[in-house]
Amino acid sequence: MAETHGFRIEARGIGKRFSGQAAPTLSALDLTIGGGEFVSLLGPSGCGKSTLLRLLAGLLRPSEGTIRWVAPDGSSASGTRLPDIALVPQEPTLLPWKTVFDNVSLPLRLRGTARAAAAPRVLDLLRALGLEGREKSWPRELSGGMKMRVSIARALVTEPDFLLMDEPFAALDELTRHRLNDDLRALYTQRRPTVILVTHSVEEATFLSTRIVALSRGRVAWDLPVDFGPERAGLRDHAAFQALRGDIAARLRADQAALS
Ligand SMILES: Nc1ncnc2c1ncn2[C@@H]1O[C@H](COP(=O)(O)OP(=O)(O)OP(=O)(O)O)[C@@H](O)[C@H]1O
Repeated sequence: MAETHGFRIEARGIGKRFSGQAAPTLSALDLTIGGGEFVSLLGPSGCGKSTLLRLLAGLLRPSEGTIRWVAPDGSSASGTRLPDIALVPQEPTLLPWKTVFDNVSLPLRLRGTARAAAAPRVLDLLRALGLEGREKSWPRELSGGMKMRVSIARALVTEPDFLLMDEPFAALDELTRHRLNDDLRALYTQRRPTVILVTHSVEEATFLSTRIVALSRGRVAWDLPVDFGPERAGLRDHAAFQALRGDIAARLRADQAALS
């Protein structure tokens, strides 16, 4: 991670129209995300959050505009200096014929790292995500929350510069979601990847993020810093947290009302 850490991503004039669409999903969207930020993307269903995430991940090409990865010295990334991007999908998509250890170590093995050399990092991540002792389990033996932890560990094992997450906790109960939010926040504080999270949960976005970006009508509707600092244990009970959460929910309701 050291060589490419600190990259920012610059999206300029992004438009995306899928074939057969009357109106484009995204149009003239500008967004810059700096290295080390934790940005949550919010907005009404269908406003293009997942589309933007897939564009940033390089899984889709924009119909218009450019997406650039910019190094701290201002040069554009290219060739072997492209930042390392990991995507955590909504479904954990683990390989059922591989153990937890082998699922998590897979990205390292694909890069040629020997099993024994991969082990310390894999075990360290499993410990950090509350999966200690589960290395030899099979995916079918795990709960939904555990599978999602394994999926996050697998995404983090290469120490990516960019961690892109598409509603990873949507299918989980509230308690599990809180626990995973706590774990994700701790991992972010320790390792400082740039995180871009698509979510419908205002509480999750407020708790986790350093910045919230809302989309509406195919572009950025508003963009708000979240200044709670790095230590967020117990934050959910604070009046300032609840006030910001209420303010964000009100903004989203206003965006939704403007659409109808
Ligand atoms: N591959 C595709 N082909 C055609 N249309 C698509 C495709 N992917 C997305 N769309 C359309 O683009 C629009 C935005 O979809 P997208 O999934 O990005 O929204 P979203 O904000 O993530 O929604 P949600 O919050 O419901 O997940 C929708 O109208 C959707 O039907």
